Amino acid sequence: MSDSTIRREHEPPKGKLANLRTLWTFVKPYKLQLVLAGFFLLVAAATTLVVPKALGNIVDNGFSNDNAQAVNDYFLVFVAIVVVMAVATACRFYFVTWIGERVVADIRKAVYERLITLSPEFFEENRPGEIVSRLTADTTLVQTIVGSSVSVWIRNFLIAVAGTVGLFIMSPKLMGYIALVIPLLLGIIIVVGRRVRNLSRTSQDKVADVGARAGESLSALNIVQAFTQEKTEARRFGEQVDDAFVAAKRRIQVRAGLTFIMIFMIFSAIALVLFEGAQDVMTGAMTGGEMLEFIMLAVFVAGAFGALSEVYSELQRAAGAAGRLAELLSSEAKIKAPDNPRALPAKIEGDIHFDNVTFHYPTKPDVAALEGFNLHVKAGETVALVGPSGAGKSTVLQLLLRFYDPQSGAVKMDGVDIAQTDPKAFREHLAFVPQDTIIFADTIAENVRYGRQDATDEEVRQAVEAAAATEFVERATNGFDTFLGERGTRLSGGQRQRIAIARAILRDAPILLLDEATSALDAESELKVQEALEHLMEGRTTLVIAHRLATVKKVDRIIVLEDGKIVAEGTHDELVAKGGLYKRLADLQFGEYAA
Ligand SMILES: Nc1ncnc2c1ncn2[C@@H]1O[C@H](COP(=O)(O)OP(=O)(O)OP(=O)(O)O)[C@@H](O)[C@H]1O
Repeated sequence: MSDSTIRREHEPPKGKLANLRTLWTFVKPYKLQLVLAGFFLLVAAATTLVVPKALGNIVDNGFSNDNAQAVNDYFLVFVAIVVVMAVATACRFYFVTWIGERVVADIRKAVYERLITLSPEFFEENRPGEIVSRLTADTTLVQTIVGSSVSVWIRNFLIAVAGTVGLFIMSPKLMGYIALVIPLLLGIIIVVGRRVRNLSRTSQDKVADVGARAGESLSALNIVQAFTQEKTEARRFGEQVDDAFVAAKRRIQVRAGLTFIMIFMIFSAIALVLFEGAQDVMTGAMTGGEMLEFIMLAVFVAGAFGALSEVYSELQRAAGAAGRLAELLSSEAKIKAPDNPRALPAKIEGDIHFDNVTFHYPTKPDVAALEGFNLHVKAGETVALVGPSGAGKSTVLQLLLRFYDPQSGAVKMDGVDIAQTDPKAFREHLAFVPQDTIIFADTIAENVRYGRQDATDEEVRQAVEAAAATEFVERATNGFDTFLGERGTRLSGGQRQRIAIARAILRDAPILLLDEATSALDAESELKVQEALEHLMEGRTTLVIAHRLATVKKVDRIIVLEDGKIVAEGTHDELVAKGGLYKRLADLQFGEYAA
């Protein structure tokens, strides 16, 4: 068994730097766009810094009649600077946002490709709702980093640093006042920013809870309404929404406080500088234009520092999201191919052997779902598993499908331990009809084709025919092209089951696993499907779970399970003659026949 560990929801994500490194691996391939974005960013920042100078020159020289040509030149230079700034800013926006969108699309694909290979165990420990929110909400947050925050940060950083230097050169005295405020602001940003980051993580977790709760209740709406639990559900949902609001409120309170301090301090400093500057202009130490230039630059620099604080907390929020995505990307499937997987023969015989298997579900480590379980199903044999609910019947199929590996013992196919094979290659040889039929929001034909993607239309039609489903398919509005709606809610239970059977028929695999495959059928369709299944079972190894013993009377061998152990086996008649659990079950189901 793989010893990879899955990170739990409550574990904090990795450090911030490591998170950004994950993002970098996604950004790296787009070097051309990065270079262009960087170039336009530099040009835009540089022109922004030149604007105050150009305006200052206009004020000092542009309003005089002495040299009309020079006046025009000053204005022309200003317009040229503005044009360059506009073009550079637009191009920077395009390339940076392009990188953000592209990277997020790539991350979404990578995360999904990882998720789809993970073992069922992962989704027992992590709610699918929460995972979906990571795929959508967290990636959107990451998009803000890559597609805007980083560029905003760099731009403002350049403006802040270069502007500060410029201000010092222009008037060390005035800059001195500003310099007093900046370290104070930086200290506040760092301390408060850390708090905002923690609060936003809590807030995002709460929102994920809300989504999960709504998803759960809405997908089981008929149960909620049948048990008239609408009010209870609405109340519970309301409580979680309020929790999420309270968490968000805490975050925005801190951020609002931060905003207040920033604005107040920055503008107080500006007022002070203005006051002092006005004195200098009056004494002639500075021209009016220089004063304007200084003030404008100071406003730009202050704006840049303000933006830096804003972006800093945004970056932190997104770093949390990147951390969670990195976790998903590094989650390892517990069930995977070993380094040197053993190849199965090209043509599988279908001999199945459970060799002294003991298995506990990971979420229930104290109770063995199967214990010392030995079962040998010969190639081509049909074996039924019966027993009370919770006896371990479905577990046998789960292990055979290799959704889990047993803690001890081995499941072998044609003598090869399936834990040593590549699960994908191995599952090619299985066709599975589960207890709860899964129908995808697609057409009937595509739902059946899920069994084998390269099947022709004719093969799909034959599979549907063999599953006794042709009649209802033909009656459907658009025949095979009828759209089945989310989760197949437009079909009856029996119709859904026949689609699932058609899917398994189309798969044409040597091993057939049926979990209560005919439970939702009416007597007439059951007879038809039973015939189809019997035909299908010929020459294949079949394991069938049945609650209704009538469906398994004809099988080669019946295994009676109780509490994860085999308590009896034989044909129907032998088991009835033997008495015990099977006879009790048979008596309950068709008393007079078994008696
Ligand atoms: N995913 C799971 N996680 C934890 N425990 C599980 C899981 N699936 C089944 N179990 C437990 O394992 C035991 C065997 O369950 P299993 O589903 O194999 O029984 P079953 O015979 O198929 O029952 P049923 O006829 O009701 O489907 C039960 O105690 C059940 O609660």
